[in-house]
Amino acid sequence: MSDVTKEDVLAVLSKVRGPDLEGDIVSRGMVSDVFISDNKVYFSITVPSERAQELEPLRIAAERSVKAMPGVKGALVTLTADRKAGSSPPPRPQPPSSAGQSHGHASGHSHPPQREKAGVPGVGAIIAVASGKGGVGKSTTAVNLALGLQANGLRVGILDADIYGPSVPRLLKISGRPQQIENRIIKPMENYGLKAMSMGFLVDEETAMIWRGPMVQSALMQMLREVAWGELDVLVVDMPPGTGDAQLTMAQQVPLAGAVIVSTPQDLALIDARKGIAMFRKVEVPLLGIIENMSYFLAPDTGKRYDIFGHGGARGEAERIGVPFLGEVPLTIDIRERSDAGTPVVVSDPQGATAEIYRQIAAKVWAELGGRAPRQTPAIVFE
Ligand SMILES: Nc1ncnc2c1ncn2[C@@H]1O[C@H](COP(=O)(O)OP(=O)(O)OP(=O)(O)O)[C@@H](O)[C@H]1O
Repeated sequence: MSDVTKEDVLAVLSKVRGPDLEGDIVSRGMVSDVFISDNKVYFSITVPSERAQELEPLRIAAERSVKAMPGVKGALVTLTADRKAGSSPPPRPQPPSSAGQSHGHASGHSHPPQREKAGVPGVGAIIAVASGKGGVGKSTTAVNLALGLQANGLRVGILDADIYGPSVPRLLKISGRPQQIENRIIKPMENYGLKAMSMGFLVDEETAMIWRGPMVQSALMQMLREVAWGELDVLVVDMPPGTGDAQLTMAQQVPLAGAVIVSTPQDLALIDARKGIAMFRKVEVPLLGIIENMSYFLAPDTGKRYDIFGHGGARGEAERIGVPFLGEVPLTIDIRERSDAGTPVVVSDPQGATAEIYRQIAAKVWAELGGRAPRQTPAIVFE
C-alpha cells in the first residue's frame, strides 16, 4: 500500500468543519503543519482558547477522519490555543495571597513544615499528581511516574482518586474486585509490582456518577486508610482533573508530602496549571514541580523532534513562579498506544528513551521529597 501523503491528509481534513464555523478547518488556516511518520499522522488544530473545551468534538472528528484513511496506521490530533498576534507571553501569575505561603525552592530542602494530618501507617510519602484541567495526560503521567519510582528501587503504590472517571484499572490492566482480608480492610490490587486502588475496582461508573461530595470524600478516605497498603516508600495519588472544591477538600484531607503538576506546553493548559499551583499553595502542600507532557512530537522512525506546540512553556512557567521543573515528556503514538493498552511504557519498553525520561523525572521527584538516594530493595531472607 502506498504511503500516506500530507496532501491526502489535507484533502480529508478539508471536509471537516466545526459546528458553527464557516468553511473547513484547512481553508481557515486552523491546521498546523502535518507530520507523517511511519504512516502515523500528527498535527494540531488551533482554536480560540476560550472555546477549547466546546471544540473537543472537532478534534475527535478530525482524528477519526484521518484514522479512517486507507494506509493510515494512527493519528494524534491535539487542540492548541490561538495565540494572538505578536505571541505575547502569558500574564504573570499573582503572588501567593499571604506571606509565608511561598513554596518555591531550589534546594529541595526548604519545604515548610506540614500541618499535622494523620499519615497512613507504613506509607512514607503520599504525593499528588494533579492537573488544572482534563486531558493533559495526568493519569498516564501518574502511572508512569509511579513505575519510574519503582524502577529506581522504591516500593510504590498508586491511589486513583478520580472517583467519577477512574483510569488506573485500564492503565494498569487490572480487573476484578479486591479481596477483603479482615473487617473493613481490603487488599490492594497489584500489577507490574505496583499496588493499586481505585473506585473502578469497587463500584461501576454509573453508581459512582450519582455520588455526592461527602460520599466521594468518605470513599477516598477508605481507599487511603482501609486498604492494606503495607510498607511503601511512596503512594502516588492520581487526583481528579481540575481545581474545584472537591479537589481542594481532597488536597486538604489527604496528608500530602507534595504535589506534582502535569501540564501541556500550551498557554491554555498553563493557565489551568497555575490554578492548580495556587490551590496547593493555599492548603500549604509543597510543590515538587511541574512536568511538561506532550512537550514535543517525537517521530518514531527518525527520532527527530518537532517543537510545534510551543514546547518549553511549562519550563518557563515553572521558572517564573519558582517551582522546580521536573522534565519534558514527548508526544508519541507509542506512549498513547501502550498507555491505552494497559502496558505503560516504563514497564513495556524499559530500555526505550521514554522510559528513561520517566525514570529521570521520578528521580527528581524523589530528590524533591527529601533528596535521599533511592533505596535498594532488601533481599528477602528466610530463617
Ligand atoms: N505523552 C503522551 N504522548 C501521547 N499520548 C499521550 C501522552 N500522554 C497522554 N497521552 C494520551 O492522552 C490521552 C489522555 O491521557 P490521560 O487519560 O492520561 O489524561 P488525563 O489528563 O488523566 O485525562 P482525564 O483527566 O480526562 O482523566 C490518553 O489517550 C493518553 O494515552
